Amino acid sequence: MTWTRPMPNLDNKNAIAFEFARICSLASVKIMEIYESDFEFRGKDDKSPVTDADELAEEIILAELQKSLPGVPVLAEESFAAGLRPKTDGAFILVDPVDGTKEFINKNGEFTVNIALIENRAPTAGCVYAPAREQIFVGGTTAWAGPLKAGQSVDADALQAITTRDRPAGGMTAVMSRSHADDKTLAFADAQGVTEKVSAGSSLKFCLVAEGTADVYPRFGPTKEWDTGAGHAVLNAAGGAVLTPEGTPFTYAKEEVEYLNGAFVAWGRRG
Ligand SMILES: Nc1ncnc2c1ncn2[C@@H]1O[C@H](COP(=O)(O)O)[C@@H](OP(=O)(O)O)[C@H]1O
Ligand SMILES: [Mg+2]
Repeated sequence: MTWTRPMPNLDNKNAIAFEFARICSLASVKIMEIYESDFEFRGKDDKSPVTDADELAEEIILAELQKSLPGVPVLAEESFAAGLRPKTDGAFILVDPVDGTKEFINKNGEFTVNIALIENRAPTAGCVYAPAREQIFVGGTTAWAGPLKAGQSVDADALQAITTRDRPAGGMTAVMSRSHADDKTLAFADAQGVTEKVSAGSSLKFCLVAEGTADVYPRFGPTKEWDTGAGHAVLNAAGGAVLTPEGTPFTYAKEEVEYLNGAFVAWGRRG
């Protein structure tokens, strides 16, 4: 008889998040192999860069999700670029195999592997993994962070629970895109009384807020749902929230706009 891994139940958000973490670690072996090589990159139709790492890692992730969560539709960055349109009117999974491709190409380590579960237009479980930095963030009903080398198995006991921090009396620290800064985002930060601005690539920005290193991540420039779902899940689990600048919920499954996000503000704690 062959042993089969027990299927995580969609109701157990922590089990789902750790299953995503396992898959992120596995796919990152290939990503790191390419990262450490003399790789080439190409421009996609939308002019954003892509490497073999994006495409090969996505193949691995899709094959693993098909085994462990069969039947749950998956909306993944590279498959979407190739024309695949899964159903997203029920529960679905978002995959960004390499978020921060510019950071990957610049070899500064600030890129992540992202998998998130979306239910009722909101993320309920997710994993953000930065293999070059050997840091993993996992969020279901609780959020965890810790060190992890690509390919290692993820052991919850080796991770630490993380929470957002109270707003410092001296002023907030904002984290913003390294490669896509814009004037509206800077103006929002200034209007909120931010006293320190830190640049970082990829979905790591959500994680910096989730672990209490920063207080807010404002973003007025464009992103796609797969860029934000996993980081959003980790931040929710750590006690934070992602809202529109007007304070309304920031939602997913926006098929009508091809899953393009509007402006958002990721908060550690409000008020
Ligand atoms: N003009 C644009 N339209 C849509 N998404 C954009 C964009 N410019 C940047 N992004 C998104 O921003 C992500 C990078 O975020 P950051 O600037 O915080 O590192 C990119 O992810 P990828 O690197 O996966 O393509 C990309 O999806
Ligand atoms: Mg991305």
